[in-house]
Amino acid sequence: MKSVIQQSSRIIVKVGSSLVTNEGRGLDHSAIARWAAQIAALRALGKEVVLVSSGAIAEGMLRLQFGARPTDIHELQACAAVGQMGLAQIYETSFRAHDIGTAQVLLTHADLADRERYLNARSTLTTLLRLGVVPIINENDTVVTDEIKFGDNDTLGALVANLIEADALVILTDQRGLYSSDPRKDPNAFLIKEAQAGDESLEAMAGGAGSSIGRGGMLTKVLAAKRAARSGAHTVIAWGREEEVLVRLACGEAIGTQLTAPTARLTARRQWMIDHLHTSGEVVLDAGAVQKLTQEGKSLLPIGVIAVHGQFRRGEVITCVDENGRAVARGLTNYTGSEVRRIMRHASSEIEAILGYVEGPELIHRDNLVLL
Ligand SMILES: Nc1ncnc2c1ncn2[C@@H]1O[C@H](COP(=O)(O)OP(=O)(O)O)[C@@H](O)[C@H]1O
Ligand SMILES: N[C@@H](CCC(=O)OP(=O)(O)O)C(=O)O
Repeated sequence: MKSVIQQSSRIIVKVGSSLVTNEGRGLDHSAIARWAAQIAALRALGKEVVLVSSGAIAEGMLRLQFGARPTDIHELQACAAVGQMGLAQIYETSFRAHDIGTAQVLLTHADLADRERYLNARSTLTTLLRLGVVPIINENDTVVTDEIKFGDNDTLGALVANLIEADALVILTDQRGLYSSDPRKDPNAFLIKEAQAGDESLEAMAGGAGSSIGRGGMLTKVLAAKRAARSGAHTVIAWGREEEVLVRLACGEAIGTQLTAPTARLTARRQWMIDHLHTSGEVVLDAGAVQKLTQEGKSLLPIGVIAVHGQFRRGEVITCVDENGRAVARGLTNYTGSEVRRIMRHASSEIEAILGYVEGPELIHRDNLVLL
Protein backbone atom coordinates (compact mmCIF):
# COMPACT_ATOMS: atom_id res chain seq x y z
CA MET A 1 0.00 0.00 0.00
CA LYS A 2 1.26 3.48 -0.93
CA SER A 3 0.55 6.55 1.16
CA VAL A 4 -2.04 8.89 -0.35
CA ILE A 5 0.18 11.78 0.75
CA GLN A 6 2.52 11.14 -2.18
CA GLN A 7 -0.16 12.24 -4.65
CA SER A 8 -1.53 15.03 -2.45
CA SER A 9 -0.56 18.55 -3.35
CA ARG A 10 -2.47 20.49 -0.67
CA ILE A 11 -2.10 19.04 2.81
CA ILE A 12 -3.40 20.03 6.25
CA VAL A 13 -1.14 18.87 9.07
CA LYS A 14 -2.66 18.87 12.55
CA VAL A 15 -0.46 18.50 15.62
CA GLY A 16 -2.15 17.70 18.91
CA SER A 17 -1.70 19.30 22.34
CA SER A 18 -0.02 16.30 23.91
CA LEU A 19 2.56 16.26 21.12
CA VAL A 20 3.38 19.97 20.88
CA THR A 21 3.71 20.41 24.62
CA ASN A 22 5.51 17.18 25.37
CA GLU A 23 2.67 15.89 27.57
CA GLY A 24 2.29 19.26 29.30
CA ARG A 25 5.96 19.91 30.03
CA GLY A 26 6.07 23.05 27.89
CA LEU A 27 6.48 23.60 24.16
CA ASP A 28 8.75 20.98 22.69
CA HIS A 29 11.10 23.23 20.71
CA SER A 30 13.13 20.48 19.11
CA ALA A 31 10.06 18.53 17.96
CA ILE A 32 8.55 21.71 16.50
CA ALA A 33 11.85 22.45 14.73
CA ARG A 34 11.77 18.95 13.22
CA TRP A 35 8.19 19.38 11.92
CA ALA A 36 9.15 22.77 10.46
CA ALA A 37 12.12 21.14 8.68
CA GLN A 38 9.85 18.39 7.33
CA ILE A 39 7.25 20.88 6.14
CA ALA A 40 10.03 22.86 4.43
CA ALA A 41 11.02 19.60 2.68
CA LEU A 42 7.39 19.01 1.60
CA ARG A 43 7.25 22.48 0.13
CA ALA A 44 10.47 21.80 -1.76
CA LEU A 45 8.58 18.82 -3.27
CA GLY A 46 5.96 21.31 -4.49
CA LYS A 47 3.31 20.64 -1.83
CA GLU A 48 1.25 23.32 -0.10
CA VAL A 49 0.98 22.85 3.66
CA VAL A 50 -1.30 24.39 6.26
CA LEU A 51 -0.57 23.64 9.90
CA VAL A 52 -3.29 23.34 12.53
CA SER A 53 -1.59 23.45 15.91
CA SER A 54 -3.03 22.95 19.38
CA GLY A 55 -1.11 23.55 22.58
CA ALA A 56 -2.10 27.09 23.52
CA ILE A 57 -3.91 26.09 26.70
CA ALA A 58 -1.21 23.68 27.82
CA GLU A 59 1.51 26.28 27.21
CA GLY A 60 -0.55 29.04 28.85
CA MET A 61 -1.13 26.86 31.92
CA LEU A 62 2.61 26.53 32.29
CA ARG A 63 3.30 30.22 31.75
CA LEU A 64 0.60 31.22 34.25
CA GLN A 65 1.75 28.51 36.67
CA PHE A 66 -1.49 26.56 36.87
CA GLY A 67 -0.65 23.17 38.34
CA ALA A 68 -3.71 21.50 36.80
CA ARG A 69 -6.06 22.34 33.94
CA PRO A 70 -8.41 25.06 35.27
CA THR A 71 -12.11 24.24 35.34
CA ASP A 72 -13.15 27.90 35.03
CA ILE A 73 -13.81 28.48 31.32
CA HIS A 74 -12.52 32.05 31.44
CA GLU A 75 -9.27 30.92 33.01
CA LEU A 76 -8.95 28.40 30.21
CA GLN A 77 -9.52 31.19 27.72
CA ALA A 78 -6.87 33.28 29.49
CA CYS A 79 -4.44 30.34 29.27
CA ALA A 80 -5.17 29.95 25.56
CA ALA A 81 -4.52 33.66 24.94
CA VAL A 82 -1.21 33.57 26.83
CA GLY A 83 -0.07 30.27 25.36
CA GLN A 84 -0.90 31.30 21.78
CA MET A 85 1.91 33.89 22.01
CA GLY A 86 4.34 31.08 22.72
CA LEU A 87 3.03 29.03 19.80
CA ALA A 88 3.28 31.95 17.38
CA GLN A 89 6.80 32.75 18.57
CA ILE A 90 8.17 29.24 18.22
CA TYR A 91 6.58 28.54 14.83
CA GLU A 92 7.79 31.84 13.38
CA THR A 93 11.34 31.15 14.62
CA SER A 94 11.36 27.53 13.48
CA PHE A 95 10.12 28.26 9.96
CA ARG A 96 12.32 31.36 9.63
CA ALA A 97 15.32 29.01 9.89
CA HIS A 98 14.14 27.66 6.51
CA ASP A 99 13.39 31.12 5.08
CA ILE A 100 9.66 30.44 5.31
CA GLY A 101 7.20 32.99 6.70
CA THR A 102 4.29 32.01 8.93
CA ALA A 103 0.87 33.57 9.55
CA GLN A 104 -1.37 33.22 12.57
CA VAL A 105 -4.98 32.37 11.75
CA LEU A 106 -7.44 31.96 14.63
CA LEU A 107 -10.82 30.54 13.67
CA THR A 108 -14.01 29.29 15.28
CA HIS A 109 -16.40 26.71 13.89
CA ALA A 110 -19.04 29.45 13.62
CA ASP A 111 -16.73 31.44 11.33
CA LEU A 112 -16.79 28.56 8.89
CA ALA A 113 -20.56 28.12 9.09
CA ASP A 114 -21.12 31.77 8.11
CA ARG A 115 -20.98 31.99 4.32
CA GLU A 116 -19.28 35.37 4.15
CA ARG A 117 -16.65 34.55 6.76
CA TYR A 118 -16.16 31.17 5.09
CA LEU A 119 -15.31 32.82 1.81
CA ASN A 120 -13.08 35.39 3.53
CA ALA A 121 -11.18 32.70 5.44
CA ARG A 122 -10.86 30.69 2.24
CA SER A 123 -9.50 33.65 0.28
CA THR A 124 -7.04 34.59 3.03
CA LEU A 125 -5.70 31.05 3.32
CA THR A 126 -5.33 30.50 -0.40
CA THR A 127 -3.66 33.91 -0.73
CA LEU A 128 -1.21 33.02 2.06
CA LEU A 129 -0.38 29.77 0.26
CA ARG A 130 0.11 31.62 -3.01
CA LEU A 131 2.48 34.00 -1.22
CA GLY A 132 4.53 31.04 0.05
CA VAL A 133 3.58 31.48 3.70
CA VAL A 134 2.68 28.60 6.06
CA PRO A 135 -0.61 29.42 7.83
CA ILE A 136 -0.61 28.27 11.47
CA ILE A 137 -4.22 27.76 12.57
CA ASN A 138 -5.74 27.34 16.01
CA GLU A 139 -9.16 27.88 17.53
CA ASN A 140 -9.96 31.43 18.53
CA ASP A 141 -10.53 30.43 22.14
CA THR A 142 -11.11 34.02 23.34
CA VAL A 143 -14.52 34.27 21.70
CA VAL A 144 -15.99 30.80 22.19
CA THR A 145 -16.74 28.67 25.19
CA ASP A 146 -18.29 25.55 23.65
CA GLU A 147 -15.23 24.55 21.69
CA ILE A 148 -12.87 25.12 24.59
CA LYS A 149 -14.89 22.65 26.68
CA PHE A 150 -14.33 19.90 24.15
CA GLY A 151 -10.91 21.14 23.05
CA ASP A 152 -10.92 19.54 19.68
CA ASN A 153 -8.71 20.73 16.89
CA ASP A 154 -9.26 17.53 14.90
CA THR A 155 -12.64 18.89 13.78
CA LEU A 156 -11.05 22.24 12.99
CA GLY A 157 -8.46 20.45 10.83
CA ALA A 158 -11.25 18.74 8.89
CA LEU A 159 -13.20 21.98 8.47
CA VAL A 160 -10.09 23.64 7.08
CA ALA A 161 -9.56 20.68 4.73
CA ASN A 162 -13.14 21.25 3.45
CA LEU A 163 -12.62 25.00 3.31
CA ILE A 164 -9.61 25.01 1.00
CA GLU A 165 -10.29 21.64 -0.64
CA ALA A 166 -7.17 19.99 0.64
CA ASP A 167 -6.23 16.62 -0.80
CA ALA A 168 -5.30 15.24 2.60
CA LEU A 169 -5.42 15.77 6.35
CA VAL A 170 -2.52 14.41 8.39
CA ILE A 171 -3.31 14.14 12.11
CA LEU A 172 -0.15 13.78 14.15
CA THR A 173 -0.72 12.48 17.66
CA ASP A 174 0.89 10.57 20.53
CA GLN A 175 -0.09 7.11 19.21
CA ARG A 176 1.10 5.35 16.04
CA GLY A 177 -2.40 5.59 14.60
CA LEU A 178 -5.86 4.22 15.28
CA TYR A 179 -5.82 0.92 17.16
CA SER A 180 -8.58 -1.66 17.42
CA SER A 181 -9.10 -0.27 20.97
CA ASP A 182 -7.33 2.23 23.23
CA PRO A 183 -3.72 0.95 23.48
CA ARG A 184 -3.34 2.72 26.83
CA LYS A 185 -5.92 0.33 28.22
CA ASP A 186 -5.77 -2.76 26.03
CA PRO A 187 -2.39 -4.50 25.56
CA ASN A 188 -3.85 -6.60 22.72
CA ALA A 189 -4.90 -3.59 20.65
CA PHE A 190 -3.57 -3.73 17.08
CA LEU A 191 -2.95 -0.94 14.58
CA ILE A 192 -5.54 -0.39 11.84
CA LYS A 193 -3.43 0.28 8.77
CA GLU A 194 -6.14 1.18 6.31
CA ALA A 195 -9.89 1.70 6.25
CA GLN A 196 -12.48 3.79 4.51
CA ALA A 197 -13.17 7.17 6.13
CA GLY A 198 -16.72 7.12 7.51
CA ASP A 199 -16.72 3.37 8.23
CA GLU A 200 -18.85 3.22 11.38
CA SER A 201 -16.98 0.33 12.97
CA LEU A 202 -14.04 2.74 13.45
CA GLU A 203 -16.08 4.89 15.82
CA ALA A 204 -16.56 1.99 18.21
CA MET A 205 -12.79 1.32 18.26
CA ALA A 206 -11.98 4.93 18.98
CA GLY A 207 -13.70 4.99 22.36
CA GLY A 208 -13.92 8.14 24.47
CA ALA A 209 -11.64 11.01 25.42
CA GLY A 210 -7.88 10.86 25.14
CA SER A 211 -4.92 11.86 27.27
CA SER A 212 -5.04 14.34 30.17
CA ILE A 213 -3.49 17.02 27.93
CA GLY A 214 -5.32 16.43 24.68
CA ARG A 215 -9.09 16.32 24.99
CA GLY A 216 -10.64 14.81 21.93
CA GLY A 217 -9.09 11.35 21.87
CA MET A 218 -9.33 9.10 18.80
CA LEU A 219 -13.06 9.50 18.30
CA THR A 220 -12.70 13.13 17.18
CA LYS A 221 -9.96 12.01 14.77
CA VAL A 222 -12.14 9.31 13.22
CA LEU A 223 -15.03 11.79 12.93
CA ALA A 224 -12.66 14.38 11.46
CA ALA A 225 -11.66 11.85 8.78
CA LYS A 226 -15.36 11.32 7.97
CA ARG A 227 -15.87 15.08 7.69
CA ALA A 228 -12.71 15.63 5.62
CA ALA A 229 -13.88 12.90 3.24
CA ARG A 230 -16.99 14.94 2.43
CA SER A 231 -14.83 17.22 0.33
CA GLY A 232 -12.79 14.26 -0.90
CA ALA A 233 -9.79 14.65 1.44
CA HIS A 234 -8.04 11.51 2.71
CA THR A 235 -6.83 11.32 6.32
CA VAL A 236 -3.70 9.81 7.81
CA ILE A 237 -3.35 9.43 11.60
CA ALA A 238 0.26 8.92 12.66
CA TRP A 239 2.69 9.31 15.53
CA GLY A 240 4.20 12.80 15.44
CA ARG A 241 7.56 11.64 16.80
CA GLU A 242 8.04 8.96 14.16
CA GLU A 243 11.34 9.76 12.42
CA GLU A 244 10.76 12.04 9.36
CA VAL A 245 7.10 11.02 9.36
CA LEU A 246 5.85 13.75 6.99
CA VAL A 247 8.67 13.33 4.49
CA ARG A 248 8.32 9.57 4.42
CA LEU A 249 4.55 9.85 3.91
CA ALA A 250 5.21 12.27 1.05
CA CYS A 251 7.56 9.72 -0.48
CA GLY A 252 4.71 7.20 -0.47
CA GLU A 253 5.57 5.15 2.61
CA ALA A 254 2.47 3.94 4.43
CA ILE A 255 2.78 4.97 8.09
CA GLY A 256 0.07 4.92 10.76
CA THR A 257 -3.59 4.65 9.79
CA GLN A 258 -4.80 5.69 6.37
CA LEU A 259 -8.50 6.53 6.08
CA THR A 260 -9.36 6.98 2.45
CA ALA A 261 -12.16 9.17 1.14
CA PRO A 262 -14.62 7.21 -0.98
CA THR A 263 -15.50 10.14 -3.28
CA ALA A 264 -13.03 11.95 -5.48
CA ARG A 265 -12.20 15.53 -4.53
CA LEU A 266 -13.80 17.30 -7.47
CA THR A 267 -16.88 15.14 -7.41
CA ALA A 268 -17.46 15.89 -3.73
CA ARG A 269 -17.23 19.64 -4.25
CA ARG A 270 -19.40 19.53 -7.33
CA GLN A 271 -21.99 17.52 -5.49
CA TRP A 272 -21.99 19.98 -2.60
CA MET A 273 -22.82 22.87 -4.94
CA ILE A 274 -25.38 20.90 -6.89
CA ASP A 275 -27.05 19.95 -3.59
CA HIS A 276 -27.90 23.62 -3.02
CA LEU A 277 -31.32 23.25 -4.59
CA HIS A 278 -32.73 26.41 -3.09
CA THR A 279 -30.32 29.23 -3.72
CA SER A 280 -31.28 32.64 -2.41
CA GLY A 281 -30.49 34.52 -5.55
CA GLU A 282 -30.22 34.32 -9.30
CA VAL A 283 -28.26 36.21 -11.90
CA VAL A 284 -29.35 36.32 -15.55
CA LEU A 285 -26.47 36.02 -18.02
CA ASP A 286 -26.26 37.28 -21.58
CA ALA A 287 -25.49 34.78 -24.34
CA GLY A 288 -21.78 35.72 -24.36
CA ALA A 289 -21.37 34.97 -20.66
CA VAL A 290 -23.23 31.64 -21.02
CA GLN A 291 -20.82 30.73 -23.81
CA LYS A 292 -17.76 31.69 -21.67
CA LEU A 293 -18.97 29.57 -18.75
CA THR A 294 -20.28 26.53 -20.54
CA GLN A 295 -17.94 26.26 -23.54
CA GLU A 296 -14.71 27.91 -22.40
CA GLY A 297 -14.58 27.07 -18.68
CA LYS A 298 -14.17 30.74 -17.73
CA SER A 299 -15.17 32.64 -14.57
CA LEU A 300 -18.30 34.75 -14.49
CA LEU A 301 -17.55 38.48 -14.77
CA PRO A 302 -20.08 41.19 -13.84
CA ILE A 303 -20.13 42.46 -17.42
CA GLY A 304 -22.02 39.33 -18.52
CA VAL A 305 -24.87 39.81 -16.03
CA ILE A 306 -28.03 41.54 -17.25
CA ALA A 307 -30.38 41.11 -14.27
CA VAL A 308 -30.40 40.04 -10.63
CA HIS A 309 -33.23 38.31 -8.75
CA GLY A 310 -33.43 38.02 -4.95
CA GLN A 311 -31.13 39.09 -2.16
CA PHE A 312 -27.90 37.32 -1.32
CA ARG A 313 -24.73 37.83 0.63
CA ARG A 314 -21.12 37.43 -0.37
CA GLY A 315 -20.18 33.75 -0.15
CA GLU A 316 -23.66 32.39 -0.79
CA VAL A 317 -24.42 29.92 -3.55
CA ILE A 318 -26.38 31.59 -6.36
CA THR A 319 -27.80 30.23 -9.59
CA CYS A 320 -26.84 31.53 -13.02
CA VAL A 321 -29.63 31.37 -15.58
CA ASP A 322 -29.66 32.18 -19.29
CA GLU A 323 -32.03 34.68 -20.89
CA ASN A 324 -34.73 31.98 -21.13
CA GLY A 325 -34.52 31.27 -17.40
CA ARG A 326 -32.71 27.94 -17.82
CA ALA A 327 -30.24 27.24 -14.98
CA VAL A 328 -26.74 26.84 -16.41
CA ALA A 329 -24.47 27.03 -13.35
CA ARG A 330 -24.24 27.51 -9.61
CA GLY A 331 -21.47 29.06 -7.62
CA LEU A 332 -20.24 31.13 -4.68
CA THR A 333 -20.69 34.83 -5.27
CA ASN A 334 -17.97 37.33 -4.41
CA TYR A 335 -20.50 40.18 -4.22
CA THR A 336 -23.87 40.74 -2.54
CA GLY A 337 -27.09 41.06 -4.54
CA SER A 338 -27.19 44.83 -4.17
CA GLU A 339 -23.55 45.13 -5.21
CA VAL A 340 -24.18 43.00 -8.30
CA ARG A 341 -27.09 45.28 -9.26
CA ARG A 342 -24.59 48.14 -9.32
CA ILE A 343 -21.69 46.45 -11.11
CA MET A 344 -23.61 44.31 -13.64
CA ARG A 345 -22.95 45.17 -17.30
CA HIS A 346 -19.70 46.86 -16.20
CA ALA A 347 -16.11 45.84 -16.88
CA SER A 348 -14.25 44.44 -13.86
CA SER A 349 -11.81 47.36 -14.07
CA GLU A 350 -14.72 49.66 -13.16
CA ILE A 351 -15.71 47.80 -9.95
CA GLU A 352 -13.49 49.88 -7.72
CA ALA A 353 -14.82 53.19 -9.08
CA ILE A 354 -18.43 52.01 -8.59
CA LEU A 355 -18.20 50.29 -5.18
CA GLY A 356 -15.04 51.84 -3.72
CA TYR A 357 -13.43 48.40 -3.22
CA VAL A 358 -12.80 45.16 -5.09
CA GLU A 359 -13.44 41.66 -3.75
CA GLY A 360 -12.06 40.20 -6.99
CA PRO A 361 -12.45 40.85 -10.71
CA GLU A 362 -14.86 37.90 -10.99
CA LEU A 363 -18.42 37.73 -9.76
CA ILE A 364 -17.95 33.96 -9.42
CA HIS A 365 -14.48 32.52 -9.80
CA ARG A 366 -14.39 29.39 -11.97
CA ASP A 367 -12.99 27.38 -9.02
CA ASN A 368 -16.19 28.22 -7.14
CA LEU A 369 -18.49 27.44 -10.07
CA VAL A 370 -20.21 24.26 -11.16
CA LEU A 371 -22.00 23.80 -14.49
CA LEU A 372 -25.42 22.17 -14.35
N1 LIG B 1 -8.53 3.08 19.36
C1 LIG B 1 -7.60 3.95 19.79
N2 LIG B 1 -6.40 3.99 19.17
C2 LIG B 1 -5.45 4.87 19.55
N3 LIG B 1 -5.61 5.73 20.58
C3 LIG B 1 -6.79 5.74 21.25
C4 LIG B 1 -7.85 4.85 20.88
N4 LIG B 1 -8.90 5.10 21.67
C5 LIG B 1 -8.54 6.09 22.51
N5 LIG B 1 -7.27 6.50 22.27
C6 LIG B 1 -6.56 7.55 23.04
O1 LIG B 1 -6.52 8.77 22.28
C7 LIG B 1 -5.34 9.49 22.65
C8 LIG B 1 -5.01 10.55 21.62
O2 LIG B 1 -5.94 11.61 21.69
P1 LIG B 1 -5.61 13.03 22.33
O3 LIG B 1 -4.96 12.83 23.66
O4 LIG B 1 -6.82 13.85 22.23
O5 LIG B 1 -4.46 13.51 21.35
P2 LIG B 1 -4.18 14.89 20.60
O6 LIG B 1 -3.76 15.86 21.63
O7 LIG B 1 -3.07 14.49 19.67
O8 LIG B 1 -5.43 15.29 19.87
C9 LIG B 1 -4.32 8.41 22.81
O9 LIG B 1 -3.26 8.75 23.66
C10 LIG B 1 -5.12 7.19 23.33
O10 LIG B 1 -5.02 7.01 24.71
N1 LIG C 1 -7.28 25.33 21.01
C1 LIG C 1 -6.86 24.72 22.24
C2 LIG C 1 -7.31 23.28 22.44
C3 LIG C 1 -7.21 22.35 21.28
C4 LIG C 1 -6.95 20.88 21.66
O1 LIG C 1 -6.58 20.54 22.78
O2 LIG C 1 -7.12 20.04 20.70
P1 LIG C 1 -6.51 18.55 20.50
O3 LIG C 1 -5.06 18.68 20.19
O4 LIG C 1 -7.26 18.08 19.30
O5 LIG C 1 -6.78 17.71 21.72
C5 LIG C 1 -5.36 24.86 22.44
O6 LIG C 1 -4.63 25.28 21.56
O7 LIG C 1 -4.92 24.55 23.55
